[in-house]
Amino acid sequence: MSCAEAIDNPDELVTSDNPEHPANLIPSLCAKFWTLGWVTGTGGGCSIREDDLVYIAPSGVQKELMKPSDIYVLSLAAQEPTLKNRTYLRSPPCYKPSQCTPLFLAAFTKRGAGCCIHTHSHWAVLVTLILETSTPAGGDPKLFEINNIEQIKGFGKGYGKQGNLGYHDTLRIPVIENTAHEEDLTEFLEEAMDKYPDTYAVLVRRHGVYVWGDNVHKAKTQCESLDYLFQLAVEMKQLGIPWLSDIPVVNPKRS
Ligand SMILES: CSC[C@@H](O)[C@@H](O)C(=O)COP(=O)(O)O
Ligand SMILES: [Zn+2]
Repeated sequence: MSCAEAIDNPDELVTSDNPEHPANLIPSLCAKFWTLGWVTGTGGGCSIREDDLVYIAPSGVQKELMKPSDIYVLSLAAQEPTLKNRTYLRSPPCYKPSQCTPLFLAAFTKRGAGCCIHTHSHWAVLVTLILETSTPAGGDPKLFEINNIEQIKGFGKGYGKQGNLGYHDTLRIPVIENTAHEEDLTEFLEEAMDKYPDTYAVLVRRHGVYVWGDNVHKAKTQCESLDYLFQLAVEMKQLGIPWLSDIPVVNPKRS
């Protein structure tokens, strides 16, 4: 089915037997994320881009109970960048699109991402609170940094770069301040992307985190790795263990 045929019948854009179709995948992913505490109480969400088409959840709904027929679809090429009013190829009745839409679009347009996940994970929020309240002198409360932890290898090296970070690399995630309205975060998220072009995530103080990836698999596994690291970081802090450490690089010769 071509896009033009689907526009004659917009519901075709969200109708498929394929579980990997974005309109099926967003509800099934959000149901999994809900069990992790990432999208409870309507907060958080997920958006997927396939070529020019972007699939978006409605605003204010229980994200774990969404159906494919609840999903919005827009064409990236058809959006007017300077206008806040977006046009949709397909809109479900009785809803508004997610307030996270401009932030998801930033990941798609500025980083070519195929999927962007927003969580309200406690661990993400706690990391931003620890940075806010107890960053040591000389540290930066607007940057989460951790190294010498195996799970860091779950992240790509950066936009347009091949391969993943190594065990001894330092993972850096910028932190932006929360705003009263979600869409007002967009300019600060874009600023953080410009300042840290290799980052795949931006923390939002006292709110949560946005994580993206080239495709759904990468966005999901990077979000899982990050949540693991945030939880570890909170527990390390409780034990008085620093997030950054100097560990000698050991390269045992392979025989
Ligand atoms: C619990 S309300 C949370 C919202 O304000 C927002 O932060 C959020 O993550 C979800 O927005 P939504 O418009 O429902 O997709
Ligand atoms: Zn949110």
